[in-house]
Amino acid sequence: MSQPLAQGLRAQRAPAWLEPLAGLLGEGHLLTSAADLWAYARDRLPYATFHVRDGDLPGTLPTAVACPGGIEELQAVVRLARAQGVPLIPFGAGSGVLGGTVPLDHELMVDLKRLNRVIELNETDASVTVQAGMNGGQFEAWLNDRGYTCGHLPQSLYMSTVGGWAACRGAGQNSTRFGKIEDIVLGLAAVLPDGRELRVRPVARRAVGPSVKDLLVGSEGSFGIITELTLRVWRLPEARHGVVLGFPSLQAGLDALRTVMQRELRPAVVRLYDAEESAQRGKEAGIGAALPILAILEFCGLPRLAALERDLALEIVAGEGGVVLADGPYRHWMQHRYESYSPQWQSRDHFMDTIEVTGGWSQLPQMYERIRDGLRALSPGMYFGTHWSHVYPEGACQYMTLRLPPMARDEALRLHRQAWDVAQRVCLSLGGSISHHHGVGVFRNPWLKEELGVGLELLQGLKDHLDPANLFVPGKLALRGRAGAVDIAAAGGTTGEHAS
Ligand SMILES: Cc1cc2nc3c(=O)[nH]c(=O)nc-3n(C[C@H](O)[C@H](O)[C@H](O)COP(=O)(O)OP(=O)(O)OC[C@H]3O[C@@H](n4cnc5c(N)ncnc54)[C@H](O)[C@@H]3O)c2cc1C
Repeated sequence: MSQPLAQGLRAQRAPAWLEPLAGLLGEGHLLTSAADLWAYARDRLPYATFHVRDGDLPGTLPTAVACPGGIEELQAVVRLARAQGVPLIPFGAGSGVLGGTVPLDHELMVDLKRLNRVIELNETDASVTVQAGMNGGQFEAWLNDRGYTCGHLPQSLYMSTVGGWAACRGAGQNSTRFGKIEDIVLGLAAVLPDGRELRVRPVARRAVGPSVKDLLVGSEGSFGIITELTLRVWRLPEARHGVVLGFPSLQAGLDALRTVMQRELRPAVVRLYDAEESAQRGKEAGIGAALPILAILEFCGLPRLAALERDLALEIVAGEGGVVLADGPYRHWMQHRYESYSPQWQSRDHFMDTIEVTGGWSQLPQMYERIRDGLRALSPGMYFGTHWSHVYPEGACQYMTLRLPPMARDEALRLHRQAWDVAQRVCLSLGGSISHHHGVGVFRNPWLKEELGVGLELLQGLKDHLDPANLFVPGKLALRGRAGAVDIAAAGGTTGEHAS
């Protein structure tokens, strides 16, 4: 502890546990400087960005940041926190966009980035075991060097950790072929709130009751800290065939994608853009009045098989009036696929956010139109663009971008929250799911009760059992918060119900 404690630190907590914590972590691995505490007071939740760029905190400062160097050290941190009643938040890389790592009550941040080793590549079982704090980009590069990919390639690949992928139940850009992270995780290890280690051995499949693994995957740190993951791996594809398509209508594009999936073809990349986004990306390729809708498909794998799948898909596309266009938009997308676009808008005082939901094919057209019309009614100046990626035989992820022009922050925050409410409620009313892969964090709390029904009580019961003192990531995942903690939902004036 080389720096004085920052403002916002709760003085009564400091003497009780900071010194022993510093002792067990060793020199340089407990951060308490004001700069460090500010850096860990937010993630990529846009609501947090809107506050931080004005010099405000979205929640509170953390009390300190612990950086354990191994599993036993992490267990010791958890036991000390439990003994002292210290709330904590596991921290991967802070790329979450729902406020999962935003401290609401001066929590201790537990940064996992020192747990950053690949433990074993098992080429016979086609699996790799990796520590949870490893950077996603470094992990994928390590695999690529050996001829493999883990198939999970989120846009945030280089700014996220492997553990964060599993904790948030994320989806990579090739998920249509390789699955979401819950399809890729074979086994895991985690430290529970009482300090014990939970291990789920990696096996192909099992039938021993409900999946314990899936209690951790998607629990966003509330039930335990994931320390190790065993993931599926695939050989790097020998061939890639990217195609760019123009469709005469959005419905024709949706129907083509549905048929491609229901005929059991396996594109790795599927992206269908609405007219707004198509116009921005596809003009040079031929998007216009006759073909207002752009789509990108990629098939990969063994050269003959990938080419055959592409050709079969193109027959389906032609049946819906789709036309193959010049491949500029595919090459552009490949080149920029890991870049983040939000800073360019947010640094210019715009209020930008993205909302991803899941709908069945029968629900998606209405889901799109009702959300679009609802947002236009709310604010005619709001930008609204949508694409459909992460596609299944049953339905797809609908990924929406909203952008408000510069305006007074209070007014923008009110419109921003109302826009979320419209999108989530339309989705619920049509029977979809309010999140496909970004997770819940704190910002989605208001809509979880309607999403999960009695299921939310089951999660709360499990939480109460595992973590009776409510120390792991309190107040997130719509689970009970701590008395006196910042309530971001209430601060935003949402009309939704809060579970706490
Ligand atoms: C520009 C941009 C693009 C994005 N693109 C995608 C995308 O394509 N696909 C996608 O799925 N997401 C995407 N995201 C969201 C985000 O990157 C993912 O949710 C990512 O998986 C979070 O990983 P992280 O390591 O940064 O987690 P953090 O933000 O550090 O943590 C997120 C949550 O998980 C918990 N947590 C983190 N690590 C652990 C652990 N080891 N054990 C238990 N709990 C843990 C935290 O407490 C927190 O609640 C994007 C975000 C940005 C900013």
